[in-house]
Amino acid sequence: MVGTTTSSLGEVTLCFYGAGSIAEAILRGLVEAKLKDPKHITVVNRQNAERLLQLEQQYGVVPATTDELKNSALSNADIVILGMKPKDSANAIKALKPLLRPEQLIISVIAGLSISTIHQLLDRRQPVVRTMPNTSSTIGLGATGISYSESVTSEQRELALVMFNAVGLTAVVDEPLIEAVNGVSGSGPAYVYYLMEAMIDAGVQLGLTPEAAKDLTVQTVRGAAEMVFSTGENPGDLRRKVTSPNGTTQAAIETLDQFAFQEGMNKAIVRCAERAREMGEAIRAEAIN
Ligand SMILES: NC(=O)C1=CN([C@@H]2O[C@H](COP(=O)(O)OP(=O)(O)OC[C@H]3O[C@@H](n4cnc5c(N)ncnc54)[C@H](OP(=O)(O)O)[C@@H]3O)[C@@H](O)[C@H]2O)C=CC1
Ligand SMILES: O=C(O)[C@@H]1CCC=N1
Repeated sequence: MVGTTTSSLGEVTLCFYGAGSIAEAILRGLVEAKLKDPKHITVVNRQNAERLLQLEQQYGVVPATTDELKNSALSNADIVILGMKPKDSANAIKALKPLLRPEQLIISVIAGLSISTIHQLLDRRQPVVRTMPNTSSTIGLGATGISYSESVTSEQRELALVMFNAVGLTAVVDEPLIEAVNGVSGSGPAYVYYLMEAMIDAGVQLGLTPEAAKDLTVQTVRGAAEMVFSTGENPGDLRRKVTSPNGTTQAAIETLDQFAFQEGMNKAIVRCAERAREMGEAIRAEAIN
């Protein structure tokens, strides 16, 4: 592992072990921001070689399409990013065990998977950074929660921070709070898309063309997020400024209240975090057996 400066990310080798949507979001962010030479990024899958070749063509990263290339990429990378689905993670980490050197850094993006389960599966206290990113990393607007195992060195902490700061915002949290991050921002883009789907459908129902309904919705969500971001005002205060007494917005919000909108969002986020813990328990059970 090389030095401690923020430029050191450029010098380390990364291996994405599991090269699906979230891996693509992160690697694309790093490559397009010119923070990593794609030749220092290897992508590994279980079986889908075509996908690896597509990533090579699109971003210039190195596909590990044979078992030999895959094993060598995993053994030689400074950082191995675990990017498979939770249900595939126990087998994948067990397969990684004989290939790893003790100082290699593992970064996991896997929902629910705890640091202690990774240690159990590897049978040693490998340095692990447990994260919960989101897909907006693709355009540099990700939001990532980060927590560290005790054995992570200060240089490795710095590298993980530089890597995820390169694709958006980071929040370092204690590991038990990673499920809360999953509830708010990991799955969060899906709630916003769901809201947008409903807004577009209603606009069309009221007679707008689908294109106009979509354009108006997208700009409204962008503008609202940017207002909170750039003015620093609370969403509640900004909402009140839109809501004239006895006006149209008040009528809309009262209708949302009749459908328990805020309670529904609250329950959804709490359930999301709970689901992450359930999935983590299922992986732990596989690790024990
Ligand atoms: N999507 C999201 O918004 C977010 C996802 N996450 C987490 O990221 C992880 C990946 O999600 P996502 O990117 O959506 O998943 P995808 O299904 O898009 O990708 C999973 C990838 O893992 C590969 N894979 C599966 N098993 C193995 C194995 N044994 N060895 C090597 N590669 C393997 C698959 O390869 P193959 O096709 O060859 O089987 C596939 O390329 C999940 O654990 C999820 O919890 C976290 C935050 C946000
Ligand atoms: O739905 C999931 O399980 C993953 C984790 C966060 C976003 N997608």
